Amino acid sequence: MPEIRLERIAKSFGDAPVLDRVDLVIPAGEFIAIVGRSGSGKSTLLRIIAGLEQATSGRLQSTDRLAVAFQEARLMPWLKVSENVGFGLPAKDQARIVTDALAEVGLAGKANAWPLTLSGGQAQRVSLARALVRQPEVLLLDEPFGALDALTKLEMQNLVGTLWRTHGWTVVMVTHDVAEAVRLADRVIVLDGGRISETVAIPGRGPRSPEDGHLAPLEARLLRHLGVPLPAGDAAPQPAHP
Ligand SMILES: Nc1ncnc2c1ncn2[C@@H]1O[C@H](COP(=O)(O)OP(=O)(O)OP(=O)(O)O)[C@@H](O)[C@H]1O
Repeated sequence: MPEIRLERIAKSFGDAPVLDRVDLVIPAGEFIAIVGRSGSGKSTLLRIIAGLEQATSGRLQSTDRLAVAFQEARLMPWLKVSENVGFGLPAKDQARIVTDALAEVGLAGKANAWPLTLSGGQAQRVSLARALVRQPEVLLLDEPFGALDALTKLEMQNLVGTLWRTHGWTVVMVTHDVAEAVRLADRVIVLDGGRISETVAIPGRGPRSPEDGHLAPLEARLLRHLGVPLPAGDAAPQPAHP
């Protein structure tokens, strides 16, 4: 499986520079999260990796075998769930592949449902099943769980983390949510001013438990890099009373 390699990738829209000579190597199998303030160019970078956008200059090495999932599941409402997942697949084995994929994302009972009857979380599960059947090497996620409630979001993070481990994909995920980034990624990069301003390696492998005590300081470090003022709080533990 090839790595993804970006060398001095720059992108402008008209006169407005968005990315300024971004260098990034993503080894095969790595889960990388991209965070940054709104408008910092996260989606643009992901779209360049996906081949949906052309860099103004620089060199990109990527793969054709990639799947993309967005914040909205982008299902075709006139097709049933199974037809959305199987769309474009060769007829041979299609039914079995779709059934397996729906089972893997926890939607075994929804093959005949219409997209408009699904919850937001279920629609995102279909979106992941659609990626799954294409057997990608690379999965690109653009704020995939941004519109979900907190509990559904945790379930979906566990699902993505489990799928990543099972299938050995390379995953690149754009997110606003630093807690999500540190729960899932091997490495979190911060985009600022069109460049990678910080890279934070997260020890261990995702999906990590919210109970993992190592995560909070990493989240705080990322928030600081994003320029979010943090309250002083009771950072130091209080001495126990005798
Ligand atoms: N097709 C386009 N034409 C013109 N400008 C664009 C286009 N796409 C993005 N931009 C501009 O590029 C900048 C970066 O946008 P991008 O969507 O990559 O940022 P982002 O970090 O993903 O933002 P957000 O977190 O708000 O989604 C923004 O100023 C945006 O307005």
